[in-house]
Amino acid sequence: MADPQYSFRSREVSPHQRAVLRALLWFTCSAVLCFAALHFYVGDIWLAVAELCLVAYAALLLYVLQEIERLRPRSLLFIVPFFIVMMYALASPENGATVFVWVLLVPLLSHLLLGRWQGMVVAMVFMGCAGVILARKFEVTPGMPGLIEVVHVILCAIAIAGFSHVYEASRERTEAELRRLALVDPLTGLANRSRFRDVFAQERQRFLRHKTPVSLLVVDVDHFKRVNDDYGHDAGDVALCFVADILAGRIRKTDVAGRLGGEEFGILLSGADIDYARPVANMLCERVRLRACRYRGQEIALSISIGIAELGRDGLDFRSVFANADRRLYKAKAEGRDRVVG
Ligand SMILES: Nc1nc2c(ncn2[C@@H]2O[C@H](COP(=O)(O)OP(=O)(O)OP(=O)(O)O)[C@@H](O)[C@H]2O)c(=O)[nH]1
Repeated sequence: MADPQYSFRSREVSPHQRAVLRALLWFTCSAVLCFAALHFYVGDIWLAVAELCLVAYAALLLYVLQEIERLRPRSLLFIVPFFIVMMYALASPENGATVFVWVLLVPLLSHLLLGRWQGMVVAMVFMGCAGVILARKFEVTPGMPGLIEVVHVILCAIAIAGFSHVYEASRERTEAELRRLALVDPLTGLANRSRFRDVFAQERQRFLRHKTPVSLLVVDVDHFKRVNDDYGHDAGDVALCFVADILAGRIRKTDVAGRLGGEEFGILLSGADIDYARPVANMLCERVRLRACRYRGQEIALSISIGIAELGRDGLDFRSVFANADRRLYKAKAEGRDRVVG
């Protein structure tokens, strides 16, 4: 299997985090507002003011939430003041021991919004603070009767932190695997068509902004049906991986090779105009022709045909650049195969 010769963009695709942050912001705007009114009423003015500031901040974030692209840093910037106000409420002499149940939210929210590592660090810091506040406020000493209640709260918070951590670790692994499967062709390990078009769109942006040339090579294995017919479908799959390995192995790290479907591949050569792309394509043809593809002790003779088009010269969108490369590919086939037209 060919290694995917490109790195996946660390695009933040975390709809669940956005949903949790939205719920937390709504909760802050409603429940914390009620607490602010209550604390005004009982004369705990500073706590009420802190809560009102938090409510205003939450309302502002709610307003812009849809536009926020990188959610995790913003979540951190909200969750830290949220927990600070919580710690302040815990320390307030007006509040009794029951207020400590809110500490149980700390590990859960931290993990859901910040992921397992950042979440664990933030949870540990604030749970530690809560423990110190609890011990000081109620002057807990070893052997005193209330100690067992304190231990309950602490152990429950630690258990929630542990479960959240395990859950988040497994969720992150699953998400990474799903994301990989959505971008990679399972047979060859190359970028799939959808990922290939994404990269084309990025290259197109670079071209429009900086005029960086890009060439598209459309590659098709010659008489591939015969490979399947003569050696069987498994041998056909091995041949496709063989070609994919050559394509991926002979291009630069900044270029991308993808499987566009069936026995058709695409290569995007970044920073390459058609004159630069032509010798690269010829070298790929030569490699496939000269290297032996082996299947169960047999040698399968393979060749490829390539059509080349250049972004800008042959159109400004995927459809037209691809159509031009494809037209040249069929010209290469018509002229006898195992050649490059572009
Ligand atoms: N083994 C295997 N075969 C595939 C796969 N995808 C498509 N094919 C086969 O690829 C063959 C393509 O055949 P054609 O489109 O006629 O093209 P060709 O035989 O390569 O002929 P030219 O392109 O004209 O040189 C078909 O027989 C498909 O069944 C795959 O994933 N694995």
